[in-house]
Amino acid sequence: MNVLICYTSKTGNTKEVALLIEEAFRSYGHAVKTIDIEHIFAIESLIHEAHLLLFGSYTWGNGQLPDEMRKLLRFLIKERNLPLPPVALFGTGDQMWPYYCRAVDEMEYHLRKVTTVLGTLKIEQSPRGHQQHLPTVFVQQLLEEVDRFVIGESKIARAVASK
Ligand SMILES: Cc1cc2nc3c(=O)[nH]c(=O)nc-3n(C[C@H](O)[C@H](O)[C@H](O)COP(=O)(O)O)c2cc1C
Repeated sequence: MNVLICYTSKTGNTKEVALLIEEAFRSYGHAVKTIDIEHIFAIESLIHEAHLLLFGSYTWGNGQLPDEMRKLLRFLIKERNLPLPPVALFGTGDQMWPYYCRAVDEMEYHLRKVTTVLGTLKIEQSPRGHQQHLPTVFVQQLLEEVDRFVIGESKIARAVASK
């Protein structure tokens, strides 16, 4: 299965989660590309070959989805109207803020309108230390969801079946 992980990260926490997710998918034999969302046109072309798409974001302001993620989602969904494979969402945040990891909820809100959301993961700040296992558990759960996600001629069903 081809997995595409698109992330945005200001201070590195969300990038760390993205890399741990990448490592976990690789350990199960999947092909993974991880890309910073500043490369918006590269993402547009990579999406065509992706069977599973992940978006990762920090939360900013007072529960805000960062502008660059809002712009990417608008570009993919509204401007390009791309057919999206199933997605999963992850984010890092800080429980000190009233809207903890709200970017994950907002991405889910937008993406549920156009595709299936297979799972979400929220991590408090850095994934190092006692949270290090969470990305791997997330990937295991996603792979189970992917197995269940059988719809007719779905690309994902064929990719999993041919593994
Ligand atoms: C100005 C500012 C606003 C923030 N607002 C929120 C927020 O509303 N909700 C939240 O969960 N975290 C909030 N955070 C915490 C960040 O989302 C958190 O530190 C995150 O791990 C940063 O991710 P990054 O290292 O990938 O940039 C805020 C941090 C800063 C500096």
